[in-house]
Amino acid sequence: MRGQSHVSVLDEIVEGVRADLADRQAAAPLERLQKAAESAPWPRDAAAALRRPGVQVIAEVKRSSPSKGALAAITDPAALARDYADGGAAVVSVLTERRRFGGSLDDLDAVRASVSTAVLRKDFIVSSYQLWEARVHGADAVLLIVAALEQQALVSLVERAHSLGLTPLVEVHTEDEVGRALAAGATVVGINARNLKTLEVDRDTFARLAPLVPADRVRVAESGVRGPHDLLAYAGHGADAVLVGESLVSGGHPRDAVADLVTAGAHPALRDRG
Ligand SMILES: O=C(O)c1ccccc1NCC(=O)[C@H](O)[C@H](O)COP(=O)(O)O
Repeated sequence: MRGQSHVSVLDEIVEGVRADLADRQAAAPLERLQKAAESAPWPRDAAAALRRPGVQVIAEVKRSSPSKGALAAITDPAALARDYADGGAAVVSVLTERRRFGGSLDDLDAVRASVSTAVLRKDFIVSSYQLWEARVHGADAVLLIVAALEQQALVSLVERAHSLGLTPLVEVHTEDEVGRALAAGATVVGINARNLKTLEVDRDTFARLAPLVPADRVRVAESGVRGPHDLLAYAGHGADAVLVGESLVSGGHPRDAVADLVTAGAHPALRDRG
């Protein structure tokens, strides 16, 4: 309606993230994180893990979401992460956003301590402070959502992530955002089928946008993977990896569900792609 400002779900999430971030910054100054980072191990190469032949699986620890509400009572994120790793996941994604996803940095700590696979901090990152947190809490990769960031902020967060040894997974949902991600130097590009402003999932988004991402970049298909058939459909359009949350946490057999995806992604026709 004219004169009314429209606040999207993404805007609301980011507002809450900024408020929580201000509390953490007040409790722990950046210098303390920087000091702690000096003794933290150097991150694993998450991009290399995703570049392995076939279609790799990023398996997500996801308790709830704005689109679906409560998904699973994950009381032991470390055990879930071990199931994912045993099933063959290349990367374990941990949603650390508290208000809408029920996550925390404690989850990241628990997962980091339980698996040797690469770990992604999945959050709504708006400040380099969150990159230092990711580094100190053992993440190897971080999500940067283009729709949540001005271009200058995106560029500087990509650079800062690289300088900290973190692989930035740069998420897009539109043609324009692909251009912005590439201009910012993204080497791992996540194409999210979910529109974070309306929450609609359109799996055709990947087919439309993937050709705009050069083949030397890692192309990750995010959201809407219900099983191997969706992985294979994304693979048919050039996905190097899929990021899966809901179907893994709500299906009851996370290890088997990941293993089924990994088996599909390791099909010789996919492993032998150029
Ligand atoms: O999942 C949501 O409802 C959501 C809403 C607003 C912002 C982000 C949201 N999800 C983050 C993700 O992109 C997914 O957790 C991830 O791609 C896995 O998706 P799925 O397998 O469909 O759970």
